[in-house]
Amino acid sequence: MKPWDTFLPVIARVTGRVLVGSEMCKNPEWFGLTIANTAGIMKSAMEIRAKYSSQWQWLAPWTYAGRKDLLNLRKRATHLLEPIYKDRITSRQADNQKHRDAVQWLIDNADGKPISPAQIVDAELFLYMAGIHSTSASIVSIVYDLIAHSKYIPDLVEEIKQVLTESPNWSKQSLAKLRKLDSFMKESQRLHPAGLVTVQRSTVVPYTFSDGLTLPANTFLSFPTYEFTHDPDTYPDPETFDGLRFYRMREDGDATKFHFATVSPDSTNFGAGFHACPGRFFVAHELKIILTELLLNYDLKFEVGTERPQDTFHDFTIIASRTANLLIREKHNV
Ligand code: HEM
Repeated sequence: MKPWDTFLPVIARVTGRVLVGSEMCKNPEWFGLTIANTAGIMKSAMEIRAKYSSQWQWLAPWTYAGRKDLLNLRKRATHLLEPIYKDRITSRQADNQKHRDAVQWLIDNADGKPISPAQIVDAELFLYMAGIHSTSASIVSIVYDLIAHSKYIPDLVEEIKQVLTESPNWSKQSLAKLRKLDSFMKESQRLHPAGLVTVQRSTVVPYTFSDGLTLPANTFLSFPTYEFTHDPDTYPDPETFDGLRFYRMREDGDATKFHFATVSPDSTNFGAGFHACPGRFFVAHELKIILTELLLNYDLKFEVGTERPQDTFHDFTIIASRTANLLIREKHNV
């Protein structure tokens, strides 16, 4: 299988379970549109930057050749979501019977003001854009690392079986007990993150840091996350993949820190401060659920004669290989 082609639709569906509910998330046209929307936005942004100099970019909404594609996509997505929206507005369920998905949260949080299906679709597509390619890139890298460092697999499977024996259905509490898997995921993200920098900000007024450094207004800045996560003072032997690095840090130090979803000055792959990724706790659960299925039920390896594919770099973005081929087979006698 090609992992990117396999995991992107899986992640779109699993993420959609929380964003649009159990029926709509499985609709192939819907989740196809959510994937195409992100791809279309990236393509349009690149083409507009290439074709228009910065002082003429304001013309793009009227003259850019691809301007209708995304509008048509949003119209179609609104058409698909409308029946769910109408049902939610008319059924007025009691709080304990309400659907637990973002469509419902958007309706409920509109503070009594009318919110249209098109506005819900815009908010949904934004969340899909923030969530599905980033999560797919993470799982692809983690799977490459599981195969490249397969010595960890027996320990991870043992941990999963142990937790499932105590509580056979996954819950937030039982997923939190998968500490070795959490550590493995974080180590994979440390060495194969989505970008070299995060926390991209700009100053609107002059700002002075606690050490006296002052930035004038209109300064763009970002954190060198890749450097933070390769600092040997924080992460000894930083170039070596150590799947249980964060597990030991939690055992030996503070058990409440060093989780996959933790953000700290040494761990900024999910950003920092007020705007740190709000989806990171969800991602931790989502990845664990998918990875436990994979680890318990499938054997994976690289195609004969190949090894862990290298990441490629584009500006500040790091891209896990989308062309590598993996061999997968169902496990027997689990
Ligand atoms: C492994 C997957 C993901 C990675 C690596 C990731 C990473 C990030 C990063 C680096 C930021 C910028 C933080 C900052 O500037 O301080 C961010 C912001 C954001 N992320 Fe994620 N993200 C992931 C998944 C998700 C998911 C699944 C969702 C929602 C479904 C989501 C929703 C958002 C939103 C809404 C923001 C903007 C927050 C704000 O500006 O206040 N992300 N993410």
